[in-house]
Amino acid sequence: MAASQIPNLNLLRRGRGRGRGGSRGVEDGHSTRTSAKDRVVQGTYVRTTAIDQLVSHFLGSYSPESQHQKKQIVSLGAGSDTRVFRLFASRRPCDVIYHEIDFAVNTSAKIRAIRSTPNLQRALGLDPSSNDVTVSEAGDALHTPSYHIHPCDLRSLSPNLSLTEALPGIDRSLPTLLISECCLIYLSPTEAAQVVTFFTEHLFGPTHEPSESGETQQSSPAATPLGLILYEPIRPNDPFGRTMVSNLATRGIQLQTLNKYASLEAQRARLFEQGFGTGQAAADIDFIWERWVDEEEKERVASLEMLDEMEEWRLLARHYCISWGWRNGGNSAAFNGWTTLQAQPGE
Ligand SMILES: C[S@@+](CC[C@H](N)C(=O)[O-])C[C@H]1O[C@@H](n2cnc3c(N)ncnc32)[C@H](O)[C@@H]1O
Repeated sequence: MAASQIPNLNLLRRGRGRGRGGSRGVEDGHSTRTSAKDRVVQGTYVRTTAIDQLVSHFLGSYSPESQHQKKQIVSLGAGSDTRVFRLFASRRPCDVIYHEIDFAVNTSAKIRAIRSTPNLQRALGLDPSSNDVTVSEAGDALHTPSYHIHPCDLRSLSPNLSLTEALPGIDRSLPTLLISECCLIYLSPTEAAQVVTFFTEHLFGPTHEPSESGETQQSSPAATPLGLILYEPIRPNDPFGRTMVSNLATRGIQLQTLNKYASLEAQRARLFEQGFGTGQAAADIDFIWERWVDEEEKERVASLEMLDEMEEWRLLARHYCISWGWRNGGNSAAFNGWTTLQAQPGE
C-alpha cells in the first residue's frame, strides 16, 4: 500500500458510529458526532495509557542520574503521534533517544509542525537556532542528539544498508523498545516479519566483527536488550470482527496481518518466533481497561460516555489488543519492569 493510501486507523475510529443492532457500532457511519467523539476519548485513552505504562515501566522512574543509563525508543510508523512530546517534557535532561520512522510525506508534515510551533519545540527542549538541530534539505528528516525523525519506508530496511543510510543516530548498544501502534498491520505478514528481523538480528543482534584473518567472528555474544509493543485489531472472525473487516474493506483498507495474528495467543506466539524469547504477553483493550485503570480514573473517563453505551464500547475494546515481548540480551534487567504488568491469559 502506498503512503498516500494509508489512512490513520486511529482517526478512522473517530468516524465510527454507535450502530445499535446488526453492526454493533463498527465503522457503520451512522453515528452522531458527539457520541462518536465521546467513545473515541475512551478508546484512545485506554490505548495511550496502556502504552504509556509499558514505556514508563521500560524507562524506569526518572532521576537526574538516569540520563547516564540511556535507553532508546523506535516508533515504527509514528505518523502524528505525540508521545515523544509528552515524554521529553517529563524527562529533562533527557535520558531517552527517540526515533520515529514514517513515509517522507508524513515526516515532512511533522517537521513542519515542530518548526512552526514553539510549544512543541519547548516540549522537546529544542533550541532551533542551535547547531544541535539538523533538518534535511528536503525537510523530511530531523536529527537532534535525542530525537530523530527518519523518512523511510520500513519495507526498504535491509541488512545491505549501512547504518548511516538506514537510520542515522541509532545506537546499537542501548536497551531499545520498538513500538508499532497500528503500523505493521498494514504490511504483508512476510514484510512485517522482515521489518522486525531487521531490528532483532541486523541492528540489535549479537555483533559480528571481522577477525584479523578476515573471518567473521562474534565479538559480543549478547544481543542488545530489545522489546516490542504492538497495538492492533484482533478477532476478525466473530460477528463483530467480520463486520469490522468488511467495513474497512469498503474503504479500501485491508489489514494484512489481521488473519495471521488474530488472537492473543497468536500475538504471543508471533513475539516468541520473532526473537522476543524472554517474555511475551498480550491483553485486549477491555481487559486493560478493567485491570490497569484504577476505579476513580474509570469513573472519570466513563462519565464521558452514556452508561448504556458502555457494553458496546467493551465489545469494540475486545477487538483491539496490545501485545508486548522482550529479550534480555545477556543479563540485562532493562525489561524487568514489564514482569509486574498484568497480562491476559488464554486466547
Ligand atoms: C494508523 S497510522 C498510526 C500512526 C501512529 N502510530 C499512531 O498511533 O497515531 C499508521 C502509520 O504507519 C505508517 N506506515 C505504514 N506503512 C509504513 C511503511 N511501510 N513504512 C513507514 N511507515 C509506514 C503510516 O504512514 C501511518 O503514519
